[in-house]
Amino acid sequence: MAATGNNIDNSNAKIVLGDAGYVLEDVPHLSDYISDLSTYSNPLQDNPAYSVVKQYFVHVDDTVPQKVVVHKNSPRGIHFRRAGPRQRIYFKADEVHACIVTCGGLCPGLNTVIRELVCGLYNMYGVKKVLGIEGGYRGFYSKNTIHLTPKFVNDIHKRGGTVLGTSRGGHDTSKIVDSIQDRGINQVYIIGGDGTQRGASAIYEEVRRRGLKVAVVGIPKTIDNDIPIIDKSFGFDSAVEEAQRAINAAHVESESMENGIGLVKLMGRYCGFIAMYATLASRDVDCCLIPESPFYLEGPGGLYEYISRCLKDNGHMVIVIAEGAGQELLSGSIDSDKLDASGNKLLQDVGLWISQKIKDHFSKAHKMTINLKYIDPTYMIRAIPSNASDNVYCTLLAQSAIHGAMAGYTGYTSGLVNGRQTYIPFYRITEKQNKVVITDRMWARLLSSTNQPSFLIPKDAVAEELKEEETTNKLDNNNNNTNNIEDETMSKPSVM
Ligand SMILES: Nc1ncnc2c1ncn2[C@@H]1O[C@H](COP(=O)(O)OP(=O)(O)O)[C@@H](O)[C@H]1O
Ligand SMILES: O=P(O)(O)OC[C@H]1O[C@](O)(COP(=O)(O)O)[C@@H](O)[C@@H]1O
Ligand SMILES: [Mg+2]
Repeated sequence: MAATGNNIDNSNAKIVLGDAGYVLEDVPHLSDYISDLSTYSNPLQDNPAYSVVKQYFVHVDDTVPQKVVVHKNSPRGIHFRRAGPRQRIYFKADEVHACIVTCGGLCPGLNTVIRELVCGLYNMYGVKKVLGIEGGYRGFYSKNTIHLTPKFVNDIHKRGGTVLGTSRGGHDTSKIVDSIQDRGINQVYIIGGDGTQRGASAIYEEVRRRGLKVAVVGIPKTIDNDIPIIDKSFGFDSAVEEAQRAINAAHVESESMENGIGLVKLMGRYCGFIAMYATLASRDVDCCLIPESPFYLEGPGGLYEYISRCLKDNGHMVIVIAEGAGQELLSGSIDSDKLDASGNKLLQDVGLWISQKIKDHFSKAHKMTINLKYIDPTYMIRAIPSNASDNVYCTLLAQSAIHGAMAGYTGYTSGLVNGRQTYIPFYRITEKQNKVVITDRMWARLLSSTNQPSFLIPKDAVAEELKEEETTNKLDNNNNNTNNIEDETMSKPSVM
């Protein structure tokens, strides 16, 4: 990383240092690689809706801290640029040709984001050319496009899924950028998860290499909540809420029968946020199993022993399992190296597997009939429309994304950090995945709410502590040495 005075700049990072350990991880701007760009006054200043708002425009120096819990002598730490409308913009309305694409798995709220991008571009900035790319990244070069208007998108937020369609795989950077260039597109809004944001980053790099005046903007989507830095992703609340219906059903079923067990599988390929929050919300769950907390079945402190105890004490129990939990236990028995078109691991059905294991164990070892009902609501949850709070969140995300692009920023993901809308450079979003930290307070709250075993044998607990210590040391180094920027979110849960 090359440093020039107070500024450090390369194609990956644009870092500005300030007083008392202040670090701004800034996002790229079109003017970084194109000279003599014209600017225009923001039409919002003449918009009657905003004309009465004092200080409507975001100050050029406004930034948002990544870490809000600080000590008296802590350095000020990492900050991100605050999102919002700027006084000067870099595109005239009739010059903008925007496009929107959705990629990866479904998530509640995709249609709301599409709707608000279209309406925001039309109503706030007077943009009339907005193109929908069908079927994910491959749609740029192999599918039809849709002309999106406020009329077309008017009702779509009431529907689940994405009106544009989506896909995995098919990311061909040069074909995509050729298509952007051929169609004269100059604002690209890309809605998707970690894989999608990696793809968006590659598109931004290629656009920049070709010197194009094209703003490339990511909007983070993930039902799993596995995107780092941001407080939480849209659709997550809706998913947790919808999961309650499955958990309630599991509870009713289990209560109604002798030795009843209700088992619910929830999404979460590499992380257990939905399972953890759905469990905390429900109070009916006796055991929550997530990928971050390995568990075992046999012996003291194991799952079978805990099930026996619950059945003896209460006559029934409810288990919630994230789809990525216990995969290491299954992998011994089944071939598990398959990947999907995007290179994500294809998981075995841990719900079916564990149901069978529990039934077999209790019939063999205890000569006991277990009434186990397995509910897999995963795709039903993913396909719902977003709830009210997610709808508001999607609206703010979409509007923030637009303001940034109009102001000439590019190569960023729009995201909520400590309750404020920000612009985060792509590399920070893609460098790692967000996970439940099992040595954190949130997981402890869950354990104390379910009373389940921690499944940590003392050896594991020490290892976890060492891992945590290592992270803390990294954070300390990070605070002292801004050239070594690591992720601070490791030690904080992303959803509070
Ligand atoms: N490293 C990468 N570089 C470029 N494109 C990628 C990369 N990883 C994933 N993609 C593309 O992003 C899209 C969505 O990725 P996927 O992992 O399926 O979903 P999500 O974005 O929800 O994580 C796919 O079209 C995939 O080809
Ligand atoms: O069957 P599909 O469509 O590949 O999706 C399954 C995966 O999609 C998810 O819902 C979300 O994953 P992405 O964020 O990568 O889209 C995972 O929880 C799940 O494992
Ligand atoms: Mg993903």
